Amino acid sequence: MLKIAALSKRFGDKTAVDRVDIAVDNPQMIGIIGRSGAGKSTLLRMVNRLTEPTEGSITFEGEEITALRGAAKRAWQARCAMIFQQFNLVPRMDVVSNVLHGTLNRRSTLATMFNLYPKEDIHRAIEILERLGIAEQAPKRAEALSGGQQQRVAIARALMQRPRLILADEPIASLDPMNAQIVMDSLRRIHEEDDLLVICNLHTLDTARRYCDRVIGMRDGRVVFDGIPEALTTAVAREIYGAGEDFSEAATSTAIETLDKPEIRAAEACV
Ligand SMILES: Nc1ncnc2c1ncn2[C@@H]1O[C@H](COP(=O)(O)OP(=O)(O)OP(=O)(O)O)[C@@H](O)[C@H]1O
Repeated sequence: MLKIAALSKRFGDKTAVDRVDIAVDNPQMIGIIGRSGAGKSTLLRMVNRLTEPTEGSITFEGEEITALRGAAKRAWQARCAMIFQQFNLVPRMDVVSNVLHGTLNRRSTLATMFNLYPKEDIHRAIEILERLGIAEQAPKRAEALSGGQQQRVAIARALMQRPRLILADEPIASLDPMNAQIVMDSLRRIHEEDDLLVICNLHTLDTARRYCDRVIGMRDGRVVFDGIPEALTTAVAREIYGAGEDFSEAATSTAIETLDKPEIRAAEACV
């Protein structure tokens, strides 16, 4: 369904993404890992057409994405929803209006100016918020919510676009372990229930292992690993992160795993 071929991006002399080839045949949940500066964000931004590739091609269900212009490009950006580390919500606007922003691409300028939304869109927004467990937050301003709740609002806004794929750029990097788990659980559930392709940039190995069907490791703009999580040995991780013999997975951990430990759950129950 998605085919990335010989895709490169150069910023001046810096090659951020270097001849990347990735083929996705069915809606998987894919994690892209690698150290800071490996090219993960640039790769996702090219798929969404937020960044123009220097060379190469991206096709989705046979359509050449890099060739899209104007309205066709905007339509692609709606089908290919993006979730960011910093949520990118309108802080002073209420939650439900933030979610309805996901329909902007298909509404007239006048309707947008006057905040006029069809009733069925409002119902759908509430249903999506219910699905993500935050419907009771609907009337609140986005800025009044916790980070984890705000990220779920961003996911709701993405779903409002009726996307064909979801790209998430470090969606849990600003969250504490418990909220990180809630957000990753939501993305996994959406992937399974809606049969959606989800590609997620992640800083940490343990999250990729736990949630993804396939892991892509990037280093210096290149893909150095592409396989199932079980094939991600410590030696492979060392190659991806460019670490020496003293490499420790704990250094790349979000501590999500520790939340499953009974003593931690018990401690949380007492809070
Ligand atoms: N707009 C830009 N102008 C110049 N250089 C850039 C630009 N965007 C990214 N780069 C460079 O390209 C390289 C890859 O950056 P990118 O943000 O894609 O990496 P990353 O793996 O997502 O890292 P991080 O996790 O820190 O975001 C880095 O060296 C970065 O400095």
